[in-house]
Amino acid sequence: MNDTPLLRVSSVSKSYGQRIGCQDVSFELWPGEVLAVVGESGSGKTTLLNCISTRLLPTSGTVSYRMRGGDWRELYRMSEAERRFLMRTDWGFVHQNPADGLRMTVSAGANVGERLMAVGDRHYGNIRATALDWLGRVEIEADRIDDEPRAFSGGMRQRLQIARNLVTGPRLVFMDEPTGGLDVSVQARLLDLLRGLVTDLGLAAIVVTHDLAVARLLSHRMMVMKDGRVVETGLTDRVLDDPREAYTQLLVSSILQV
Ligand SMILES: Nc1ncnc2c1ncn2[C@@H]1O[C@H](COP(=O)(O)OP(=O)(O)OP(=O)(O)O)[C@@H](O)[C@H]1O
Repeated sequence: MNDTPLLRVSSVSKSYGQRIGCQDVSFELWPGEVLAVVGESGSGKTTLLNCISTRLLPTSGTVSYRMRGGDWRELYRMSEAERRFLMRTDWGFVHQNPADGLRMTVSAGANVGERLMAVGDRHYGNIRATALDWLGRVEIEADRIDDEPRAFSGGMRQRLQIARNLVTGPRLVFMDEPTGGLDVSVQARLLDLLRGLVTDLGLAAIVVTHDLAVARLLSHRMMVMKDGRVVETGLTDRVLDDPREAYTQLLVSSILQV
């Protein structure tokens, strides 16, 4: 199975009236592969991520996904119910702001546990034990299980959001600036944790970031966007160490000078 892609994006474009969000983007994502989408503000990263994750209908192009059974489905030809089921069972979405991905007024344990219930787990003891295990994996103390995330620090909230997303064993996770908005030291720890989990679970992921250090640490492959288009794509180390396009060279050198 691993010699077949998981996701196929073909000529995806999205415009907002006259304004281009992203244009003619095509790529394949393989099982276990982490792809970083980088570029400066306004280059179309979020638009692309939203088009692929079915949050935003593309103006043109197709996105196909290989289901667990092995059959390929075009995402925008599925019914809304099928898409929602896929998002709940097979996908995760880690938002930059944890409040967008968590329920802030239910306990940490329930935030993780309700995802298990959504995929059919009904045994309270199992759900609690699994939630506890996942809190441990994201380095949240067991005695915080009944606390609400609004009582957590930003880093803890982000770790809880990650646990909530990964507990159901998704095959594909979308992440939008997963370490944005956190202190640098908190970012480093979170990145380390995320990298360990992604590797252990063999997850495929698409990570949007403007931070090349995040791309370097997390991704195998990188796609550089400018004005809605992909200007360069390749293995992350190659793109960062030996950028071919003038724009990527500028991006890499301007970051290094900071
Ligand atoms: N809802 C919208 N309506 C109109 N134009 C939009 C909308 N969302 C995005 N755009 C435009 O689409 C282009 C791409 O924006 P997008 O948010 O995808 O970029 P980005 O690379 O994710 O930027 P950032 O890193 O700042 O989030 C920009 O020109 C932006 O102004």
